[in-house]
Amino acid sequence: MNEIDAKNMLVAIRIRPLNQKEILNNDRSIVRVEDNLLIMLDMNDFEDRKNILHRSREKRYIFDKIFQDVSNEIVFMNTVSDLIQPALSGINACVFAYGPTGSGKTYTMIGTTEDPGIAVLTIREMFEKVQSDSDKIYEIKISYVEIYNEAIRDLLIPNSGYLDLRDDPTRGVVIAGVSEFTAESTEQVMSLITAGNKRRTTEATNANQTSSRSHAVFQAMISQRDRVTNTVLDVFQGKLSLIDLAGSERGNVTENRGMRLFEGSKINRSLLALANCINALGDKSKKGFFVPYRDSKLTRMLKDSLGGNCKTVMISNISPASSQFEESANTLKYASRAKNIKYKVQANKKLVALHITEYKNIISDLRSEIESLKTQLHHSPMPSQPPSSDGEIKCTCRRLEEDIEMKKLQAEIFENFQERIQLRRALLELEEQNSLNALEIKRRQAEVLIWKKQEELKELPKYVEGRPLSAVPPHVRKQFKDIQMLKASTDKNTQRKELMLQQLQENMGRGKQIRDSIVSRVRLQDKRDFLELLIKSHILEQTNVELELQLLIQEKTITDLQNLVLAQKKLLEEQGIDDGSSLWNKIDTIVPPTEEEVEEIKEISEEELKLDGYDFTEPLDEEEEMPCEDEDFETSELLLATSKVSADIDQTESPVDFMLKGKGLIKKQQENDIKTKVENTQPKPDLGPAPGMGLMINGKIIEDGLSKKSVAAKPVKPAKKKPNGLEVYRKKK
Ligand SMILES: Nc1ncnc2c1ncn2[C@@H]1O[C@H](COP(=O)(O)OP(=O)(O)OP(=O)(O)O)[C@@H](O)[C@H]1O
Repeated sequence: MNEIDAKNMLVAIRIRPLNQKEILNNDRSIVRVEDNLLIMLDMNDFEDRKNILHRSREKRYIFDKIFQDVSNEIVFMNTVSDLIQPALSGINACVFAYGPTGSGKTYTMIGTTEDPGIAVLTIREMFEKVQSDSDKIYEIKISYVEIYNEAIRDLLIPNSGYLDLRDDPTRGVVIAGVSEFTAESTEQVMSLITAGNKRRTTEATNANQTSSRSHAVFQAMISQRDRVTNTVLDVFQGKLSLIDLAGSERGNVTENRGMRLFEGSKINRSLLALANCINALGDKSKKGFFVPYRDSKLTRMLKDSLGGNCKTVMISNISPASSQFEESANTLKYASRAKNIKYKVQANKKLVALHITEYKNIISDLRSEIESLKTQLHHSPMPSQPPSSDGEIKCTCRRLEEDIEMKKLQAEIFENFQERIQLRRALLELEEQNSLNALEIKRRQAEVLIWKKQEELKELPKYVEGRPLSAVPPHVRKQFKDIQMLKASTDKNTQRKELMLQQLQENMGRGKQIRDSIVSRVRLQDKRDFLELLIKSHILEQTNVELELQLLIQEKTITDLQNLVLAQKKLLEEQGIDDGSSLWNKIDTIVPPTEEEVEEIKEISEEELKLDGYDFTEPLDEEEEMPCEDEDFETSELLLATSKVSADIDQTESPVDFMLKGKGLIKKQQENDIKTKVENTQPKPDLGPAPGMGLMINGKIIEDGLSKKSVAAKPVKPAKKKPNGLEVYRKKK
């Protein structure tokens, strides 16, 4: 099974009953539900009886599901129940409860003994399905963490330390070092959740007696395979995440002070980051806009679930009370945005025999290098004690001071390093987004060009230069509009990049200051060695991260290209141009051009496309927008390589030639990818750093960053390119 499906995120609203406090306050319910329609009366209209008939200020929203006065079981049956089978078949699924404090998120997710919540019902159904499937072998691992004040803590381990997020090339974002329990029964999982909940940080606030101060993330990692032996095994790995978000805070509602207010600001930072991601993903006009997942731990963890390969359900909780009008209105606004988020799921099928690649060997080499450095750090001898008793007291005091100072230093170095990694990753993602935008623009330009050519062949072409945009058919006008949007997003992303580069400079400056202060802050030689080792381990880790990222990008490119080949073959067949097979064979005759020919081929420019003959400011009618079919391409980025082809498309060539060129490019690109992969998997001379020298990767020395400037690992050598960055091919004469 390798299902690909593009759907909107399912957004449900749950309205809790008025609570005791609201009833005592004479709060009124301002929410009405009619099937999928939610009407929220304006509080002012409600209080002013004369205006009650004047309904213009009412807010009306349509959602996939709206629940009021129903049990958790009904909510579960209508939302999450459908995610369980896919998760067991290797598809990622995520449910998150969103809403202001006291609105019923924990009640929905965990529930009570009488009304068990979604987590409980999910686990129960998951095990029922596993037990009734005798053809498959399942392994389910459970983890449960909370994000509290931007720090991740394991809820399944008492007094756990802080955990960090890591970008794993095969599993996506993972929590490094989190405990994973192999679960065999519903009861076992339930007792883990109950124990975890007791460790969760909750406090009484003015708005909720047991307010959850953290985001709780429960994850079930499921692997499934056929109950067959002695064959190459196909393993499907799915991840089901259930997330109970902390409530959004408003000082005047919760009347929080001190620590509560500080927590509130951190919670809001995560929720603000979440809102920004939802905004960027759900706003059609933000096509190609960089999604700031890295702005908080929460959004980094949700990256998969919001924008990627995951079936996601958002349950937004609200109170019906008039006093909660503003909170409810904000929640509904974001929930409406989230309705536009599309996800595209694909089973995470891994062929075990091919699972371990040479790239992963390099990464694991680096990891073990870091581990051995950490062990060295751990066993690094402390300074010897001077013998005299008087001097002993002085020395002990000095050591205590130095210990404190050293801990401070370590924390500063760690924070500085973490910030740098996040900035670097964000910068790379931003650049990738802009490259994709450029390719998407070119793809659309090529489509406009094909349409123009078809028009020119007609007796009475609709396309005449200088005619109003309304003379152009809606699907072509949409391409124009998209080009505009993508360009605007690219500009905004570039501005953001400038800002990030500035932040990176500042971060690096701070890092240098911290390193320079080591000598004056820590005098004992062995402690200096200790810190130097710590810094080296960070640099190795950074290099590791860079390699992981390169791998991610390469894997993605290969998948996109494979998808494109299939799409183009299908297109050829659908258009009846060919049954696919004979054209397929001709592709082999396409060879790269000579150097002189490369010079002759010019990149297609907007002027050539004559896009400026049209009035772009003229708005498209709503009904003329044709988002449905095209949205599929939006998320799949399937036509990545077609876009490359569009850059060197010849005005005189037919769409068939155009497709042929695409096929040649793909073939070449795949060869290059394989070649590059092989080149990079050759054994490297030395991966271990000489003391004070640094690390060697791909023949490059990555310096230790203490005495000399750090050098990032060089990206894998790209295929030969034209000056404009695009590859060109010609037909063999
Ligand atoms: N659907 C419901 N039916 C009955 N009681 C409910 C319902 N939803 C919430 N409540 C009650 O409302 C109170 C607040 O709910 P809950 O703790 O789930 O809110 P929350 O959104 O998780 O708040 P916070 O963000 O502060 O943790 C609880 O006493 C809970 O029992």
